[in-house]
Amino acid sequence: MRRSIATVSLSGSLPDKLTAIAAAGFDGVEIFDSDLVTGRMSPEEVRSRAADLGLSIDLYQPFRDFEAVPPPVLERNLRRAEHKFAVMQRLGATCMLVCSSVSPDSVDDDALAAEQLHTLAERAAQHGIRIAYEALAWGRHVNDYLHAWRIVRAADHPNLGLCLDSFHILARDTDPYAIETIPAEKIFFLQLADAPALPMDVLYWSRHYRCFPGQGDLDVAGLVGHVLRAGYDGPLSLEVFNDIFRQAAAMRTAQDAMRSLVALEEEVGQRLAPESRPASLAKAPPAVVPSGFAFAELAAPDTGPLGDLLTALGFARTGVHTSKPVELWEQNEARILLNTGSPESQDGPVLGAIGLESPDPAASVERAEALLAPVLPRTRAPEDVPLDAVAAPDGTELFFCRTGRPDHPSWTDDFRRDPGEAGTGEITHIDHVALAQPWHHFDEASLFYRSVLGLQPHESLELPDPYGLMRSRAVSTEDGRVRIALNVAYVGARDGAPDAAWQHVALASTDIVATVRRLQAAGAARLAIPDNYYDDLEARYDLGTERHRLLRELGLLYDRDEHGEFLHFYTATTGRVFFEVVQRLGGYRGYGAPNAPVRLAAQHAERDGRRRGTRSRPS
Ligand SMILES: O=C(O)c1ccc(O)c(O)c1
Ligand SMILES: [Mg+2]
Repeated sequence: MRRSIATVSLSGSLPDKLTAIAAAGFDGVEIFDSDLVTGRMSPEEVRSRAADLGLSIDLYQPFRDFEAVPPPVLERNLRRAEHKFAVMQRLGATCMLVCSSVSPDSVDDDALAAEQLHTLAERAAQHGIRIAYEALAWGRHVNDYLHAWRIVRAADHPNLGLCLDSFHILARDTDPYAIETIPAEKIFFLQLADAPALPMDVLYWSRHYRCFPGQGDLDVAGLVGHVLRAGYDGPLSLEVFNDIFRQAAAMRTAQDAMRSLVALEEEVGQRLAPESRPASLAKAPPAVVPSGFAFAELAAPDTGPLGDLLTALGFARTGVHTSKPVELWEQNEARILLNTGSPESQDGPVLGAIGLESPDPAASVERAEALLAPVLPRTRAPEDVPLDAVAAPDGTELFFCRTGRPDHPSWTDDFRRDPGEAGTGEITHIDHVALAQPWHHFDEASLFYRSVLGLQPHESLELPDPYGLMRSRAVSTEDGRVRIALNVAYVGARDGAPDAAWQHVALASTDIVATVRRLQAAGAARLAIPDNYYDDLEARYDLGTERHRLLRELGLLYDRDEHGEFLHFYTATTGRVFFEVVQRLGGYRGYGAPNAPVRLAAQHAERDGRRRGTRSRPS
């Protein structure tokens, strides 16, 4: 299908927007009136720039507050329309969006609206222009697509049809099924946007929180299915008003938008019966769902402090890479790489890469490429095992691995083995990793993990931090073998200090009490949890005197859900990185989110203590 996007969805000047839209591979654009009016390019220049970039101008929009008005107002509105028709002719645009009126001048009279829209369509026809009438969800008298359709049908002009916009339809919970009753030739245009479920005024919601399909909670794919079943074969056009996208780099947002459309078309194709599925819907090779973590790679200036911490946790160094300054540390199936060759780690350790176990690494890469994930150049010596990686939106490298399987070379073969054995303590594997997301790429990240890796996004949470709010959303496989927590810190730069962009690796322990005691014996610092937390825990849960005493004594945090219980603790932070140790009892599915505010407060206290030159008391 043809793919379009409205210029209002991106940041920057009109020429920059067009460049970004073409670079992302779109076929066409909707020119937003204010992008033209506020810019220096003449309509003719915009027309030729778009043509040079291979973009068609599919829509000019919006034209506001036209219909159902008293005669003098109608005259003014028609005059306004004639001016815009002239601009459209210079642009080479042949479809104009008219959104339902919000003006107090308009009256609740469908017959009058139909008559005046007929007049407008007749004038438009003289310029070879068609009018697509859109019901805004907050229109004064017309706010529902079926109402708009009744008016368009009554107006009965070949140059008048509908613009359907997924946001306006789904935001009002209107039943999209009836779209299938509208004749295809009357659906002039289809605009697509998603939005997170937020209980707020619909105009404010639309103007600030729209996002690309797959990034919110609306069933955009279901709606597109109805429109295609109606026989629509025009462009699928993204129209997103979003405060964050307005500030982010246009090139990147356009790519994110294209990924969203490819994933959307795939989902629509899967949900449509073969007879109503257009052949031109994008088909990508299927997502290859990862089956576990192969490793987490920490870049550090030196291995000393992290090596000591890993030893205290029960890991042992088992090998050194044959061609790079990278050490392999293992405990059962938990593997940590320490990379001392990375320039990113000037300020201390960072989590730079994650290895994911893939049933078919080559297929994982094909999927990633089809969804516009940046595939990273291989930087390996000729004798190294081939290992493919893509860059996640926050820059983390994701490697597709097959560890120790006979059917595929294993990345572990690139390590010269140490004489010692892997650690055999209570830590069995990586439970999850938590990655700090740049605030303006949060929606992009959840769509990336969902579409590229087939992970399922969970609820988006807002967690209080002493200096702001942390937004957090987990993505995971169905079986929980891969869990990634995406955190965005809206923590202000206090006193010029950088954001609290902490990242962590959570290790699963089968006996967290033994792991704590192991750390205590080694004298390794843990994050100190305040006594008040334990008083509150006793108020919230009755776990028995002995258990409460043990949690307090060992500095363990506790949570539970309907499936089971969760025990966890955190190490002190080095650089941007810390470890969490977790024990899931029963089928607990969460991440201990209710305890995150306690952790964040404790980490700020620890960091402030370090800055003042005093060390916070290790527990
Ligand atoms: O928010 C608006 O005014 C507006 C304008 C044009 C559209 O197509 C739309 O969906 C919303
Ligand atoms: Mg719209």
